[in-house]
Amino acid sequence: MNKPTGHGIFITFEGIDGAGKSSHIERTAQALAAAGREVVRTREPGGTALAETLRSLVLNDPMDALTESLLIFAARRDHLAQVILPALQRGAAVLCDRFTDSTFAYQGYGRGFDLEVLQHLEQWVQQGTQPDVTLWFDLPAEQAAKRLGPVRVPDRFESEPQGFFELVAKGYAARMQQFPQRFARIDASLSIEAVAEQVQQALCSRGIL
Ligand SMILES: Nc1ncnc2c1ncn2[C@@H]1O[C@H](COP(=O)(O)OP(=O)(O)O)[C@@H](O)[C@H]1O
Ligand SMILES: Cc1cn([C@H]2C[C@H](O)[C@@H](COP(=O)(O)OP(=O)(O)O)O2)c(=O)[nH]c1=O
Repeated sequence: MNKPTGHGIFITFEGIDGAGKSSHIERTAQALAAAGREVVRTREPGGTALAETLRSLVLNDPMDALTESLLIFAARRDHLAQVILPALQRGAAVLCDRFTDSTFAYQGYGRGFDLEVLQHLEQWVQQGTQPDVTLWFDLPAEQAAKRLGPVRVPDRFESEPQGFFELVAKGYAARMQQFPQRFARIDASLSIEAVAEQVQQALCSRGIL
């Protein structure tokens, strides 16, 4: 059950690297602002000074999957307390580039880390707070890799092989099965316009736009 989050609306954007999330956050922000909402755009790991410091460690420093998960949830705790929850209390629309579904997909399915431990951390850190809507940009790993092309200095995730992202995609599918109400699957293999249309449809059908 979702915890009440004021009058705000919490929308998360999920998918493997290169699926097209960033391209649609900006459009969604503009549409919500035009509808008269205060819009807070943010990202994970990150969104506060402390969480951005933790992000840089997670993306660049070698560590095991438990350390990685703890740092990500520590960043999330700060982000929720400092930015997300106050914005939702004010009635803002919070658009977050990645959230806890990424942790289940990347650390849980990608790295094979214990899903039960992640569930405990989720409960501990979020105390029931969940996104109202999660837009999952679903794109085959092969297509995402083609869109991204070679990255000059890949981080610890970008340097993973295609098989890793295939596992991550399975993780998203599993999360959608677990939370069918808040998830909207977007077919991200279509043109940017067709993807934007699906995003708008997903938000309209939930009364958000
Ligand atoms: N529907 C699409 N069709 C073709 N290319 C796309 C599409 N959506 C995004 N792209 C391109 O793919 C790359 C990755 O998109 P981006 O939005 O940065 O993905 P993400 O934020 O999920 O990593 C960018 O170069 C972007 O211009
Ligand atoms: C939020 C989150 C991100 N990540 C990873 C996925 C991404 O590869 C990376 C950073 O996300 P992202 O901001 O999408 O990367 P970029 O700015 O390069 O497009 O962090 C996790 O592994 N677990 C998490 O819980």
